[in-house]
Formats: sequence, C-alpha cells, structure tokens
Amino acid sequence: MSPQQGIEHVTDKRIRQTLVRMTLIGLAYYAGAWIGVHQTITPEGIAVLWPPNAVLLAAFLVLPFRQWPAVAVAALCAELAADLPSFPLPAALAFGLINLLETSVAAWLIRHFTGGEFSFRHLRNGACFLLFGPLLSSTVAALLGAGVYLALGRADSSYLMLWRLWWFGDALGLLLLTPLFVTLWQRLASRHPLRFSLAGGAELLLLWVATVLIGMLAFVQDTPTQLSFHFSPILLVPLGIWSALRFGVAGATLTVSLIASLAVGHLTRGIYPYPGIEPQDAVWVTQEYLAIVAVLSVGLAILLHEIAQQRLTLIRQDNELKAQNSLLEARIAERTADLEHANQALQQANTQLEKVATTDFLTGFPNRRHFETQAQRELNRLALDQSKAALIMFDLDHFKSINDIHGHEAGDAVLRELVAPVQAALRPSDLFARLGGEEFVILLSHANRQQARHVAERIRDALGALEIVQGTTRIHVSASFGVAQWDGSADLHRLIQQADMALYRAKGSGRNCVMT
Ligand SMILES: Nc1nc2c(ncn2[C@@H]2O[C@H](COP(=O)(O)OP(=O)(O)OP(=O)(O)O)[C@@H](O)[C@H]2O)c(=O)[nH]1
Repeated sequence: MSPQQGIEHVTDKRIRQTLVRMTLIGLAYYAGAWIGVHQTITPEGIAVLWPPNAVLLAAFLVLPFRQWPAVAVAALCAELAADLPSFPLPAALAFGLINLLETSVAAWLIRHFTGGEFSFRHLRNGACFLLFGPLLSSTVAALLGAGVYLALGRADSSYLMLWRLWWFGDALGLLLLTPLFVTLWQRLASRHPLRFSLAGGAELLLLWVATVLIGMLAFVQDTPTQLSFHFSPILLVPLGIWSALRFGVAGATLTVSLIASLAVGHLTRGIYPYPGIEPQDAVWVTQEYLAIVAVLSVGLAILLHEIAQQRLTLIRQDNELKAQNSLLEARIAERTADLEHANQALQQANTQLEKVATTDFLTGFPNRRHFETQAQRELNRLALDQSKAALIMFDLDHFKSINDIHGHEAGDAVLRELVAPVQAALRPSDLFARLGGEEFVILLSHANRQQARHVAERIRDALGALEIVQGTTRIHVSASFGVAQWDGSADLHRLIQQADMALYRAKGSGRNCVMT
C-alpha cells in the first residue's frame, strides 16, 4: 500500500466510523426521546426523566472534539424526527438546539475541568459532572425550554412550574443515565468488556431480583389494610450501596437505572409510592429520591474505585521504592567491597613501602635508617633499665679487589651470602643492619665489651670459613671489627663513632682482627 493509499484508507475508515457513530447516536437519541415521551410521562403530564440528553452528554464526554459536529447533526435530526409529529418546526428546532447547547456546554466544562480522557472513575470527574451537568446546564436549559413552551401557548402551567418540570426531567435523565452510557461505552470499547465470575453473576442476579421485588412493593402506595409493614423506597438504598460495594461504577449505574425504571414504571401507571401526599408532589419526591439514590450509589462506587486505584498506586510506589532500595543496597555493598579491596591494596602498598624504606634491597636486612631508629629506641629502653649494650661494626677487607677481580655481581653475592653466617652467630634480640657498602653494624643488648668482642670473634671466624662459589671460582673473605661499649648515656651516633674508630684501628693493624 502506497503512502497515498494509506492516507485514503485511514480517511475512509474515519468517515465510516463517524457515520456509524452518527447513526447510533441518532437512533439512541430518538429512542431516548420516544421513551421520554411515551414511557416517562405521568397521568399528570409530568415527564419524570428525559433520556435523550443523557445520550448526547455521554457522546460529547467520550468522543473526540472533532466528532462533535457530527454528533450535533445526528442529535438534531433525531430531535426533529421525534418532535415534528407533535410540534411545529421552529419549536422542534428550538428544543433540539437547547438540548445541544445544554449538553455540549456541560461536556465542554466537565472536560475542561477534569482534563484528559473522561471517565466516571475519579471523584473529581463525578463532582464536575454533577455540577456542570444536572445542576448548572440543565437549570439554564430549563429556563430556555420553559420559555419555548410558554411561547407555544400550549402549557397551562406557570413559567416557574414549566422550568421546574424541564429541569427535574433533564437533570434526572443526565444523573441516572449519563454515567450508565459512559461506563457501558467504555466497557464495550475496552479489551475485556465482560469479566464475570459465576459467583459474581449469581450475586448480581440476586441483587437485581431483590431490587425488582422490593421495587415492586416499595413504589406502591400501600394502605394500612394491605400490609402491616410499609415497604418504603428507602429500602432500595442498601441495594444501591451493595451494587457500589460489589460491582463498581458499572454495577451501580445499572442497579440505579433498574431502580429508576421501576419507579418510573409505577409513576407512569399512576401508582405513587408515598402515602398521604398529592400525586404531583409524589412525583417530585420520587424524582428527588432517585437523584439521591443515584448520587449515593454511583458516588460511592467512584469513591471506592479511586481508593482502590490509590492503593494500587501506593503498592506500586512501595514496590518501586523497595526495588530502588535493594538496588541501592547492592550498590553500597559493591562500593564497600571495592573500598575494602582498595584499602587492602593500600595496606599492602604501605607495608611494601615501609619495607622498602627500612630494608636494604640487596641483603634484605634493615638499612641504616631503620637501624638507627630501632637502635635508638633500644638504647632508650636499656637506659631506663640501666642495662648494658655494645656495638660491633665490621667491614670486609679489600672488598674493592673482589669487585675488581671477580666482578660486581660476585661482590653482590658476597654481601648477600655473608648475612646467614653472621645471623647464625647472633641472638634474635640483637639488631643487625647494613650501614652501606661493605660495612655492617650490630647492637648487642645486655652485653659488655668483652661479650661483644667474643661475638665479633665468632663472626670473624664464620666469615673466614665462608666460601662463596661463583661459577668455577671460590671466593674467600675476611673482615675487620671494631667494638664499642655503650656508656649508658651517650647517644647512638657517639657509640657508632667509637666503634668506627676501633674498626679503623683494626684496619690499621693489618685487618681480619677485632679491636675494642
Ligand atoms: N659489589 C658491590 N660493591 C660495593 C657495594 N657497595 C660498595 N661496594 C664497593 O666496595 C668497595 C669498597 O672499597 P674500599 O672502601 O676501598 O674498601 P676495601 O676495598 O674493602 O678496602 P678496605 O676496607 O680498606 O679493606 C668499593 O669498590 C665499592 O664500589 C655493593 O653494594 N656491591
């Protein structure tokens, strides 16, 4: 299908739809007018309710604005068809225009103040309908309609009486039938027009059977000789409430319509419900009664629907909130895990950094800086205890020659391998560090000069026995030692200086010896 053909197809479909709707509305309007004239007029000539305007208002409420002119034409034709046998053309035209004005103004105001798609599902919509429909538009239309009646010269009533007749009939028609038509229209247009369970159907049947039975008794003016119990129309109110509670707006509008048809059926046959009052007043009271039943039942149904909707919205919002909460919790857990991970990595990096900062990279033993910190702390502790300590410094002999002869790598290997025998000669509490180059230092806690000298000799022997294998070469080393006794007050640097001077003397005395 080409785009042009597509557009034509859509246009044809719209025209067809509009024509079908015009026909349906015209027929419904005509049927309403016929029922209004033939089925709702009491022997006193009072039209209890006027249905065609309810058809028109429902159409204006549910159809798009662009279809309003078609609706108006259909309604006008139907009005003329219904009126012309009994009224002259100008009067029929005037009635049609008044009805159109009443319903279109009401629909425009209702839709303007409710916004969006209209339905009897919100209290605001119900209130706007009540205000702008039966209360406002019908009142004003009745002023015009009564004027036309008076102008025709056929009425034997006063203008005020004619206005009241018109208003009550119109308003009651709108009140009882517009919610029914709108709700049924929307039900039929929806995907699931009828959703009924067997139990629900049975309950509805019971409700309507009860309504018919009570209605047959309630709208009859009984005399004391008939029944000792007076069936008042008030007995039907609980049934209206029942329908609202159990069957929503659709059920309530149908039940109210059933009650209305029972009431109207009796009134038109000259049977009046209220004992002791004039027939005309009984009609007024019945009209008021029907209006109250309609407002109560349909209003309650709308209120319940709105509460249920709000409950659903709350549940949905609550679920969304819960979902967002769990999402948030998951994110927080994720972030916390990330943070813990980062924290661990940071701690590892810190430990690594601290190790690098305090360790000699070649031997893996404390470096000078770390030794100085540790040793100073140890001396402070020993000073408090008034304990002894001694310091050994040793330096490999002719290390330069090892580097020169065997290479720097071999020199490194010597430095690495001497650590184990030195450590083996020490206690775990002794502090051993590489000061730099081929120079090492040892702090011996609780040791005097003599004990330190023994340790130094033990290390010297161990180093002398050390054989470092480099390929085919075997390297032997010796070291010179300087020992200093801590005097308990001198600081670490002075102690190192004294040991260094002793070491210097050892070097001067031919090396491979211990000097104190
Ligand atoms: N392989 C190697 N050599 C080092 C390292 N640190 C210092 N040296 C070398 O150690 C040597 C020290 O030489 P000197 O200070 O002359 O001392 P010596 O040759 O041991 O002579 P005396 O101490 O007087 O017996 C230098 O050649 C430095 O380059 C190191 O980490 N690895």
